[in-house]
Amino acid sequence: MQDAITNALAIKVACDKVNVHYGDTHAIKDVSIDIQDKTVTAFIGPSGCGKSTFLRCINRMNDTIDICKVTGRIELEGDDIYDAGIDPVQLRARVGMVFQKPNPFPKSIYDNVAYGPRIHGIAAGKAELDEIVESALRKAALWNEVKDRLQSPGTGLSGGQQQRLCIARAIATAPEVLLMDEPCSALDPIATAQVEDLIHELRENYSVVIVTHSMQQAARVSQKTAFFHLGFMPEYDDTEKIFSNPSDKRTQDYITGRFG
Ligand SMILES: Nc1ncnc2c1ncn2[C@@H]1O[C@H](COP(=O)(O)OP(=O)(O)OP(=O)(O)O)[C@@H](O)[C@H]1O
Repeated sequence: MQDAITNALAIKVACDKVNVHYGDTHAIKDVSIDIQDKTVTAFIGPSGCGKSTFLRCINRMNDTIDICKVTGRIELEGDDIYDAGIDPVQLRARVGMVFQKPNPFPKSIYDNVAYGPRIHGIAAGKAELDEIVESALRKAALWNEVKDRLQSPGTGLSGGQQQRLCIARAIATAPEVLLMDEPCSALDPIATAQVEDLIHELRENYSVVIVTHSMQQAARVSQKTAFFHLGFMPEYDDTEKIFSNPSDKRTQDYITGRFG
């Protein structure tokens, strides 16, 4: 028991009774989940069950959708992220996001990564900004491939490189949480393996939450898995348990391919 307490990882994001409506569509129904620090958490479930919607609640990306209404409570390290005093732009520096399709800005590789640190005033000067850019590109396992062409357009890179550039851009502001919405769905198997390796490494410093349609990917990269179904979250447990001995029949049916 003592060991379990000592080894327990801190809760990074605490979500309590979250509900999301898009107009009349009730997309998330009473979802409560404690997301751990230094852990990769996978969100799985059939298409349209609310995985992306819930992910976007964690950095208030749904704020940009007029008809979307979020209720309940989401705390990042104890701070209520929907509090009126929280600036969503500042929040997104703490909770970074990587999208399904690589979306580098039409700027140089350097400027893509420097973008966040610049708008948040993170670097004191050019030398510090150079260091941040290099460090983020190294962490994203892209530095060696781009170090001699930092001024070339980010859009000129291959799909896999662009996605790693987007990961570098997301981690350049030193976020605490990294949200990834199907980050490998546009990538070939080699680029997918590179991004998965990277996710393993990122876990040392961040809480990573990944939406994936691939159960193999969830099993490979995550330690915790949340199963979503029709807006509910019937099960959340250790990934090993979810894939070997799920408690809920709906999870069992999904992982054995009976639906989804
Ligand atoms: N911008 C939006 N406007 C209106 N309804 C939306 C919007 N985004 C999602 N929805 C609805 O909310 C529900 C959940 O969608 P969401 O995209 O979160 O599911 P998902 O599990 O991520 O699906 P997929 O695996 O197909 O990406 C669906 O009924 C969807 O139609």
